[in-house]
Amino acid sequence: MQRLFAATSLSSSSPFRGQSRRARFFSSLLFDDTHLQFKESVSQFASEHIAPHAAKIDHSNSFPKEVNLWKLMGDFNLHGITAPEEYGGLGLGYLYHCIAMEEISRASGSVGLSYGAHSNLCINQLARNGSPAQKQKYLPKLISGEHVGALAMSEPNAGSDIVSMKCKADRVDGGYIINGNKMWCTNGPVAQTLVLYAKTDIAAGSKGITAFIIEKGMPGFSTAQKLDKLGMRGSDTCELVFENCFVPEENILGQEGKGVYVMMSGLDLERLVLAAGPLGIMQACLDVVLPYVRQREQFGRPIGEFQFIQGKMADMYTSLQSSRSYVYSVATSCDGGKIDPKDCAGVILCAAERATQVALQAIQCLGGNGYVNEYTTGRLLRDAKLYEIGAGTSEIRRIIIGRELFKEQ
Ligand SMILES: CC(C)(COP(=O)(O)OP(=O)(O)OC[C@H]1O[C@@H](n2cnc3c(N)ncnc32)[C@H](O)[C@@H]1OP(=O)(O)O)[C@@H](O)C(=O)NCCC(=O)NCCSC(=O)C1=CCCCC1
Repeated sequence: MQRLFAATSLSSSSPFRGQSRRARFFSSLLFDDTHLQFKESVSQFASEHIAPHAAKIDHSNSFPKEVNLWKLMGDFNLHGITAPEEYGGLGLGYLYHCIAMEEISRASGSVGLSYGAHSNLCINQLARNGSPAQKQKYLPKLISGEHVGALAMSEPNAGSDIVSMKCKADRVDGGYIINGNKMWCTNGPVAQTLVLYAKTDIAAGSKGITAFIIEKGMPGFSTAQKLDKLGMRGSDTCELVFENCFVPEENILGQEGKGVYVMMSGLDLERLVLAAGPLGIMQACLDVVLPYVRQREQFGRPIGEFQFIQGKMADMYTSLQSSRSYVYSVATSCDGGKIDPKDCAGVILCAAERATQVALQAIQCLGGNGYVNEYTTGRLLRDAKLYEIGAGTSEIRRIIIGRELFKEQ
């Protein structure tokens, strides 16, 4: 299989010929040829290997059994886009990671979300905060797709108020004993490697949080029943249970008591990359609507000739393009070292709310057909809604933005 290029083989002046209509649609933004080439490669991969399974993933609420999508994506170099090359990554930036996230989510929102949890919430956190020994031990298998990664952060009673988490890590000889429950864990049922946040000192509040690396099979760690979600079906979500689970001290990620910084800074970049998910969903809406309105006739004309439909098409397009501009400009700033929590919250707030509206407009353009499951618009709406809740609700994102604006002079 063709693989994505590594950082060392990139040339900003590489000519990009045979640019497809898909790429041209995207190139009205300020991307160079290398970005477009990368996007085109991921787009082709996703059309060939992910999109054909998307409806079945939704209907069956599971990833296909006949093909290992994790391994396929790993073989194509999609998992470690920002991870160093020495661990099997591509050594590229968040802009590339967002491009990949958009294209995968365009093919299937569910695969996009699971991919985001694996590559962004687990691999990127390990790559940024792990010791060389931890990176050597965990990253190659995660990047190849042999292992699946997840984030264990939210709890039944600590979602938006994440600092109030109760999962406890008590110091013992050679490590820690973990007790508590984690909730809403994307990839939880299938993950071999998880980034966990727990309190090593409950009384210390945020300064008592420590990050750990958990492995499937550690005695005392188990997963509870898979959740039956409205959308993002097939992207497995479950509760995690820790009952006297021993974790060796070499599995601390960062330093004891400093986990809140790992967590909060991780959330910034998590929100950025996940914001590309709703971009893919908006593009998928246009992918359905545009051919439909050209072909569907009423009153003797294609419905796309009617101004009410053209108005919806224009609103969908401008929602997508304005969200894209915001996401990719913030990704460029982050790659340049300027990570602003307000804009990381802003991009996902903007893209997620627009994606839900765009999916509703797509259903309206298709009329009765938009309301039946034979067409993808219902799935796109159900998938889009997740992004107004996961990775911080819209309300929390507004709080972060408002708080930061208030602080700024
Ligand atoms: C921001 C927030 C709403 C409120 O924070 P508080 O006021 O409690 O905490 P506060 O006093 O702001 O801060 C604590 C320490 O932390 C530092 N810090 C803050 N931001 C940052 C930052 N950006 N970078 C570094 N450090 C930071 C802060 O300075 C403080 O340290 P200090 O005590 O002063 O030494 C926070 O609770 C939050 O964000 N919730 C949403 C969680 C949430 O988003 N889950 C989502 C889980 S994942 C998920 O849902 C998924 C869904 C779909 C699939 C993928 C995953």
